[in-house]
Amino acid sequence: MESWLKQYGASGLDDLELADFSNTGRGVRTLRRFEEGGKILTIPHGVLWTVKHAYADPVLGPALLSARPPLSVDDTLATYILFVRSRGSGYDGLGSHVAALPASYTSSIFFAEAELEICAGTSLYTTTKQLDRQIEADYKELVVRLFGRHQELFPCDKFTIEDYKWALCTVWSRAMDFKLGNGDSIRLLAPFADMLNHSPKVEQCHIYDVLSGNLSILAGKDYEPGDQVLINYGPVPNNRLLRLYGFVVPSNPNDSYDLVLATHPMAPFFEQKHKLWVSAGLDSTSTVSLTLTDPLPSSILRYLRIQRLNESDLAGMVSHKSDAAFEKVSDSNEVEVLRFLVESISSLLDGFKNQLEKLEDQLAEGFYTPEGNAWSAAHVSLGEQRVLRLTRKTAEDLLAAVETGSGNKRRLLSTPAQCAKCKKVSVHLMRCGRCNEVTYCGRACQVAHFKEHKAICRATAAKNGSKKD
Ligand SMILES: C[S@@+](CC[C@H](N)C(=O)[O-])C[C@H]1O[C@@H](n2cnc3c(N)ncnc32)[C@H](O)[C@@H]1O
Repeated sequence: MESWLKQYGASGLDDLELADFSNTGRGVRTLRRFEEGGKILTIPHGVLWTVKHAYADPVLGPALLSARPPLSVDDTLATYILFVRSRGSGYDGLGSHVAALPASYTSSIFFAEAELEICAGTSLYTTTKQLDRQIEADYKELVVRLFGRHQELFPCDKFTIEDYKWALCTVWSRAMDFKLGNGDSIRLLAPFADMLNHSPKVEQCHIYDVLSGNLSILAGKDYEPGDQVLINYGPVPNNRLLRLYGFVVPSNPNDSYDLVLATHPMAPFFEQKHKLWVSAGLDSTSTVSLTLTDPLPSSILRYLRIQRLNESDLAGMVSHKSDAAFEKVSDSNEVEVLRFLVESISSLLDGFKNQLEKLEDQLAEGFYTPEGNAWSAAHVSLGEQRVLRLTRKTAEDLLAAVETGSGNKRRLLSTPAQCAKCKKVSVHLMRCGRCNEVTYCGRACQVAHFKEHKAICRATAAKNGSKKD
């Protein structure tokens, strides 16, 4: 592969070599020093895998052009890779790159059922199941639109659904995306540059020159001879890393949970609310990313405020021409929204097969083989639960503030009482004897909640003049 690349004008290859690294697997080692910002490698335009090059191929291009509707970018690149892999001759250069690709991947779509079950409850679990169905449907369509119509180019034994999944994962785990000046974007695979592993500790340092069409790698930090050269794949959460790349970063600061907000079209005042969602920059089904840095994005409150509007709220909004619920609509609407949010997040958390504390213990005890599929799934579940717990805590704090600010309307609003720990709704709850504010379904939950509740309990008791300590 390297001699083919050099022949096409690649530079920097003499100072680099492929090597195995204990933490990342195969990657690229530098044989010389580099200062941060220095150019390490350039892969010329002519050898890149792009949609344009696939269409320009004299054999593959006409077949792609005949497909109606045209293939997606990922399907085009995946087909291009499979096509080159299936050819005996005529594609020695690209073929040498294909020969260097991994034989298998650890994306979540390849997990055994028991491995995936470890992260049951996560958005990754749901997405992976959906992807399995989607891939099957897409493959069937590809057979009808392309493979089946040109069997001489796409022999069925080399274009099976397993081959298609392998090629898709090749694209997902190795493609780089760049924005072009005109607002378009380009997705490409760069031979050899696609051997670089990810580190969140280096700056983003892969660049695409729009004029030449070449792909270059700069040093994301200072390197000494023998160091692994790394690039940054971006601020990717573990659920996405595992789905696309097949690995996770423990305690990933970019972890997130994609919360889907939806309302049934038969719900009261749906049409009016739909207009309000749109004017608030949302839709009646909106997916919002919860993150560790922004666990409760304002768009969630905006959505739920509109969803919970009653007839008189709606009439008021129309007469005051206020239309987007950027601000609190009323204390009662806000309390309803926040209570609903706390309850919904609690039930999402209850839906996780393995609870956070259990996973933390298992990972600390070495229960899962490090870097294995089950270990990665456990990290995804841990990350999503951490985000959701933070979201719930933020909503609970906001709820407490609204209730306090509105003269403690909690009891006036007469929603059912809940256990402060497990969130069980019941009429048989015991109240905390010191602050008299929170309720529990039993002693076990009160003890379990004590660490979290201690500070606020003391402060509330002091404010209320309780003598107990
Ligand atoms: C662009 S390729 C990098 C080269 C790849 N290691 C190879 O041998 O072909 C991306 C893949 O490398 C692996 N990888 C990259 N960064 C990693 C990291 N920080 N930890 C573990 N695996 C990593 C993952 O398997 C990922 O799907």
